[in-house]
Amino acid sequence: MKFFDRNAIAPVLANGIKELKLDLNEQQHGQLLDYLALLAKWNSVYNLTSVRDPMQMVTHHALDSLAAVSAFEGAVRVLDVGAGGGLPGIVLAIARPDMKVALIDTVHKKTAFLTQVKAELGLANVTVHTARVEQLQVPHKFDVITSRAFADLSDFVNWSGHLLAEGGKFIALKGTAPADEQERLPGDWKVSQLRAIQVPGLQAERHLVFIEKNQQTV
Ligand SMILES: C[S@@+](CC[C@H](N)C(=O)[O-])C[C@H]1O[C@@H](n2cnc3c(N)ncnc32)[C@H](O)[C@@H]1O
Repeated sequence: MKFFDRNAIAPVLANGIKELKLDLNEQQHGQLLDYLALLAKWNSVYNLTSVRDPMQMVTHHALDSLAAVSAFEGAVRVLDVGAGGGLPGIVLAIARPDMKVALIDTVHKKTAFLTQVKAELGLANVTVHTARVEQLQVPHKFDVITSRAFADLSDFVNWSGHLLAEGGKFIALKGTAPADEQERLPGDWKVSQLRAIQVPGLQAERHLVFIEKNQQTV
């Protein structure tokens, strides 16, 4: 599909949401469609994602991020590191309006897009930062720091560990979770859970890697 056809995309998105057993209302369905429409529109000029087909954006981006929502149960403050075009951060913010979601990326054209999405969709729970995560300082730390397609697990933890609240965790969304990446984690961190997830419309399994403080070293 070359252009964003809302009538064709809406039922595919709705079926995926049903398959994931997520309870999203009409407004949230509309916001997800509005987001995908903006992503498809801006992508033609700003090159925000290599996925060009709007229908593929439903599975590879929206449903892929929605499949992770249940992992954020109980989180109040979440940071999406290297958010790019807003994945998973914008999708999480739409699905969980009770959660405060901060998104950070170094590239200004990407954060300009995210700021536009926040304004057009009225996402009061979203904040956007243009910076390297290593340099970010915030008054309140995060319960969960997440990323998708961002970096090696050890770099992810080393660069953003200063932003995690006491007792918080990292959740990395990955295609695979290579053992060598897990082994390279700094000694005071461990993979506390590796969860395989199935995304509607995608053949390959995806993984959620949960990383928490290694209690033995505290
Ligand atoms: C491969 S993209 C992934 C984007 C998005 N998470 C997704 O899944 O589509 C990685 C993003 O990380 C950003 N990035 C790289 N190093 C960063 C850093 N040190 N701090 C913040 N963002 C960074 C890049 O600008 C890029 O947008």
